Amino acid sequence: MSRVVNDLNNISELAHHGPEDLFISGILLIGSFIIMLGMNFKLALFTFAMIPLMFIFSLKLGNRMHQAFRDIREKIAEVNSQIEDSLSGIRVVKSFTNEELEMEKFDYGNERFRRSREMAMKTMAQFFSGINFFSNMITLTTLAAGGYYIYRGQLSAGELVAFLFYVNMFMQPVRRLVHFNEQFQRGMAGFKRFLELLAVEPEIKDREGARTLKVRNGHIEYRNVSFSYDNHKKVLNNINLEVKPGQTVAFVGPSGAGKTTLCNLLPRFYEIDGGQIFIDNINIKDVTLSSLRKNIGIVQQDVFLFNGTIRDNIRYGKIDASDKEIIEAAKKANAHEFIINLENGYDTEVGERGVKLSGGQKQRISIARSFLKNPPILILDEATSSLDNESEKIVQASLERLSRDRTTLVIAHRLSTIINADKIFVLTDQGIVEEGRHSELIKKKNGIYRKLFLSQFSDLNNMQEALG
Ligand SMILES: Nc1ncnc2c1ncn2[C@@H]1O[C@H](COP(=O)(O)OP(=O)(O)OP(=O)(O)O)[C@@H](O)[C@H]1O
Repeated sequence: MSRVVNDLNNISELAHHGPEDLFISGILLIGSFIIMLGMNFKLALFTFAMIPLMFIFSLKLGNRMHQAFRDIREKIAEVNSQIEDSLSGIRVVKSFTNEELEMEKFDYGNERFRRSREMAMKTMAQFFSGINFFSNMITLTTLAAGGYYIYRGQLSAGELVAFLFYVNMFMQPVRRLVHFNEQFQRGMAGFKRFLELLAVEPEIKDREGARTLKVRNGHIEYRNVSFSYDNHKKVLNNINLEVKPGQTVAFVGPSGAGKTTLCNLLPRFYEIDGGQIFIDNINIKDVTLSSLRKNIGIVQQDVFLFNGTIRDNIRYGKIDASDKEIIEAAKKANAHEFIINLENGYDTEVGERGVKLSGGQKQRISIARSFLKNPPILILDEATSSLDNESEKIVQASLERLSRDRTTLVIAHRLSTIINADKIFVLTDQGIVEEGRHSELIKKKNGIYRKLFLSQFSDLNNMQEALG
């Protein structure tokens, strides 16, 4: 980005001083051109013979320079994104002791950047030495032709010296224009890239005339919904389901069946290929994205906390929340106790610059955020699957409190957490193959849910604990 800003500065510099420079250069160019023609027409023709060649050369190399500068921008963007990737995954890198591999990846990107920079420098060097060659050739041609005319007695030595003075005067603006062209190409390469980035349209946007969604009941319906990530293999095919207001429904099934995908379609993180999704009988495509997403809260397994205090992180759920509301939300999320036991309480810094919180503590902060947001619809995406038993129980209790009086979709791996769900959907690559309450599904001989459940609670003690 800083490069783009640099390029924009270059362009604005050119835009500020360019017109005056160009004007003065133009006057000098035309003036010396007319004087030289008037002084000695034939000699002037010899002098100007090289100009078209120089012009063609400048255009050709200018284009090549433009490409080279563009290539530099692309390569440095690749290097930057690679560095960002390695740094954000630094834990994984260290745990697999793959620092060497990351260094190699960086070296590879850096080498590509170095080569494209080298190419640009080479082209620039060719450009400037070519321009120097042409301007020297112009002087040389003038000298040779002038010498010939002196020999023939058609020109005096004094006239040749004066003529050379005008050639020099003529070449000055030409050099200036060439320099301007180089600056312009460099600036334009970055500027065009900047425009390209600005022109990228978000894939999912509001339909014209989209209205604001106000969820009254929280009724959800998927009608013949189909979806694929890359238009090849369908992840979801003709899915039909209904969630009544205030119900908690769970999605279970083998890994990769599409549980997360199905839930991600509700806030329109992806656009469906076919069918419709309704909230309170309103097609989600007919409402604004922001109003849709304001009505949906998501608690995920990977909680992202921003650098800042715990208070700031909870407030993220409702930017204008008062301290009282924040504490209230933290209490509901079972987070208040551990927060006040931290040295700086709600003002404790978290993230890179602050304390490291446990997975369960982060979860509870994220749940407090959702309490503040207070959405009528909730998606809980494997929110407790990475926690230990003790933590899971505390988080589970706050999640249950959070989902009270809200329509809740749960993606669960631990089936013990969804035994009380109003409805369980079993999703496989064949679509929804079973649906019903736990007590119904567990009775189905050869049922997939029953198999999944029994495989998780193979020993009786486990099952008894799960069933409370
Ligand atoms: N962003 C993506 N781009 C392309 N394919 C994806 C993407 N996310 C998921 N998939 C694919 O879509 C399919 C369904 O994935 P999804 O994560 O919805 O399954 P899941 O049932 O939630 O799995 P799990 O229980 O392992 O989380 C998988 O085959 C997966 O590889």
